[in-house]
Amino acid sequence: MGSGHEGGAGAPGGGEFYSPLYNPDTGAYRFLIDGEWRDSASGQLVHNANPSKGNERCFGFQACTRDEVDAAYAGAKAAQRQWGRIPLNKRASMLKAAAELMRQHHAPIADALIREIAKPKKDATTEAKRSADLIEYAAEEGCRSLAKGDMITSDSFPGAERDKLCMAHKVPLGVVLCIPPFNYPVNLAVSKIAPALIAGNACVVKPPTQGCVSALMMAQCFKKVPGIPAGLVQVVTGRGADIGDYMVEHPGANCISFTGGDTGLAVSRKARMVPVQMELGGKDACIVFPDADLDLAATAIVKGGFSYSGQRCTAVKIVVAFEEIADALVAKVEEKTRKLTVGQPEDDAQITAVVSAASADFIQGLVEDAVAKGATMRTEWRRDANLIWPCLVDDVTAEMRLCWEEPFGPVVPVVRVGTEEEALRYVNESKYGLQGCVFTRDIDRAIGIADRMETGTVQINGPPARGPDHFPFQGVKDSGIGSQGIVNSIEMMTKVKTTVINLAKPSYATA
Ligand SMILES: NC(=O)c1ccc[n+]([C@@H]2O[C@H](COP(=O)([O-])OP(=O)(O)OC[C@H]3O[C@@H](n4cnc5c(N)ncnc54)[C@H](O)[C@@H]3O)[C@@H](O)[C@H]2O)c1
Repeated sequence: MGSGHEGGAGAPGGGEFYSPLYNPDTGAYRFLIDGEWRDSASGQLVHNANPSKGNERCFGFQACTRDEVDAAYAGAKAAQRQWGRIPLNKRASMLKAAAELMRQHHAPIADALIREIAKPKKDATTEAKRSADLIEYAAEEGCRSLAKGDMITSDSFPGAERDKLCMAHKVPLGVVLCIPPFNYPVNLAVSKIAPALIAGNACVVKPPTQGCVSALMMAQCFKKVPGIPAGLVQVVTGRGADIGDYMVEHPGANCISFTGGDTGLAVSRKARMVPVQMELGGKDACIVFPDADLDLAATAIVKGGFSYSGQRCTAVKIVVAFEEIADALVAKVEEKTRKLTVGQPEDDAQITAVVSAASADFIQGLVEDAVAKGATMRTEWRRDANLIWPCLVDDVTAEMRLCWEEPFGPVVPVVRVGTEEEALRYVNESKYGLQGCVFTRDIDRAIGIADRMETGTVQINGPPARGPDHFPFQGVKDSGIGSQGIVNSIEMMTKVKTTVINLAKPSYATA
């Protein structure tokens, strides 16, 4: 690895495939516009930090200007006009080729994920490969579903004859602005880009600061496919706080697909009159009934709560345990929590540093508030810079911030309840409504409470999860608007167009 004179982590691995992304003279990564990797006219760089190396400088990348944002939208619009004229089956083949390139060149992407966001090695590799699978599935799904439309006849309306035939079909929206969060900068970029492209749209992507280089590498896998028009996937880099509003309010954006935290609430208010898909924060509850399989529930809580150090939108963020089984459940969760490995992402530790010092401070503040108000620590509090040891906090109550706020770190709070009504309070009084899960052997009870939980999804006898990626995925309340998942995203990224054939005289089909 070259170091680059800006002191960052330097040039990408992967030889010639990724080398155009990096400028050795500036020691920084370029942005992607109209099929070219370029340095910004601003002459300014943004640097991200390596969370597991004391937040030392990691990668440098371009702070793009407003003119470059304008150019990205203009180029994407031109590319969309070419792309939209390519037959669906050929678009699907090109997306499959991009998926194949991502599989072949996944290792440098995984390496960047390890450095930029401290993702454990195995999970980083899975993210790159799962993204390739997602692209391929979207290509196949779109190739089938987008070929179909409706033919509606006029004679079903009162008084009408069968003299009008209406063909309703799905057409692209135009340019989709894709804004992914730091925790899955590749997968949650691809979950927007692949449905957008198969539906005939172009994309302008704004990657997160932490995760920016992984996302740039992902874009190279689309750019390198022969036949994909230059400008179809544009990647504009810079701090969200500097260029985000300009990109969101831009007249060139015909659709916005955003995943992130509360920033998304402001983004949805700023969006012009275009379709928006918002996937925001969550406070997923895990309700464990007295008749539950406690081993199954404990395994799900530890996996759901601590995978990627709790930095997942669908992490278990509060356990709601019935009094009768709470002691036994917490003991099982504690035992499993103590076995989690803590350390470096390169070594594939299960718990790695959280994304920033600010995030670690926020998490610590939540735990300190809970302890000051009477919560019981079942594991010792331990922190070294951004690295926080997995933390199980029992006897949490509604007065504590930890009960309602999203830690986005390796902290699992437990509240104890006596009734179903009380359990539901911790779900339905939350400002979030992403997912929730219920553990019970009684299917009637499970369905009964699932129907009353104000969340986008309820998992029965399993932890909250986004995948498989073709399932519908959505939040209610402050957790989002619109439904994602490959099938729903393709649908959302199209608009209905109708063409009506007016016959000179009514015509009725006879047998
Ligand atoms: N519901 C889901 O599917 C889902 C999935 C993953 C993460 N998340 C949520 O994401 C959050 C963590 O991710 P994060 O810290 O990257 O979120 P964030 O909201 O801070 O940032 C998300 C993205 O928005 C960009 N951004 C910042 N300011 C902007 C602006 N003014 N206009 C446009 N874009 C702007 C950022 O650069 C980043 O790319 C958590 O709250 C988590 O629950 C939700």
